Amino acid sequence: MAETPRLRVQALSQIGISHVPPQFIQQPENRPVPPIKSLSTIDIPVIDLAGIDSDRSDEIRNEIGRVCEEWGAFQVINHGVPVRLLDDMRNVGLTFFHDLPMEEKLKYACDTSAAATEGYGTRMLAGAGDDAVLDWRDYFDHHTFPLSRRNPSRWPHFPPQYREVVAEYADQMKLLAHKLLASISQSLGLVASSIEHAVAHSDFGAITLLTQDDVEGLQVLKDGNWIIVKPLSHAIIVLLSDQTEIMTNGKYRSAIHRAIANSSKARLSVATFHDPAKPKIISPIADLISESCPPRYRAVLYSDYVSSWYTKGPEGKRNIDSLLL
Ligand SMILES: O=C(O)CCC(=O)C(=O)O
Ligand SMILES: [Fe+2]
Repeated sequence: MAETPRLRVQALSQIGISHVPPQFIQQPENRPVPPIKSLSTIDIPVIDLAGIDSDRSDEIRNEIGRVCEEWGAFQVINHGVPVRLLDDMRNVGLTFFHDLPMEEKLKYACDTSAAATEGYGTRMLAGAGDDAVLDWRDYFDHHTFPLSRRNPSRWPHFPPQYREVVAEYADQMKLLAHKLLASISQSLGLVASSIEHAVAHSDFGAITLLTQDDVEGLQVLKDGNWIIVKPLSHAIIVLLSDQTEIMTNGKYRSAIHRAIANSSKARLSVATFHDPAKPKIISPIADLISESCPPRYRAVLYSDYVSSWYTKGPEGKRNIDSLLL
């Protein structure tokens, strides 16, 4: 069943409503506490990847290890992804959302009766029932890897270069994820392919790579404070996700994060999720386990983890906490 246009956040904001519809209103405990700006003078770390394959590799790896332990989130610059491609991705995304009429966009609507389907949507938590609070945003979800799941004919045909840009962007994000996961493994004294092998042959997992435009909104929880991730031109934001926390036996933590809406300016972010294959069992990597360092998480079938996420929702850490031994 396709979603109704009424539910599109963009349509709601364009008709100039004066009140946010009730299904988008968060419970008081989940609302940002004002002032949402300058909660702290700390910024999330920025790591310069220039030289990662040569002269600065040890130094960069150590730095990545430190921030994975302390933050689970960082921005990278000189990451090797062409700046032109980052601009193109943002432009095709903005053009689709802003310039395509709603009835055209709805031709790509996702099937809301199933979880995680590809396409244009608003409602993410398919299994969560009608009382679930919805995020104040619309999205377009693409499946890009493994290549057997990539079907660009389901992606927008407007602007004309949209599909080509998304395909190139996905390829580049995969390369960068590979490079980062190798460094993250090595920073724990493991061989470079450890996390990748622990996840899957086809589609390795465990991190999210995110680019945002120049509108602030993304925040990361650090020591009880929400830290704003300042938009930094052409940087890529790296968020460790729950699979990395499990595989590293909690040495590296996944980043709790959220995005804040504002009443004056639309914000675009492009998130790339590197997830394990559904039949994969995720557990702490054996080389990190010893008598003095026992496993802290139960093994979990990744598809069960995903189902739990889609029914309970992503809030906080409650999904991963249920695996703690
Ligand atoms: O809007 C953002 O930048 C955050 C997006 C995000 O965290 C997600 O899609 O999982
Ligand atoms: Fe997220």
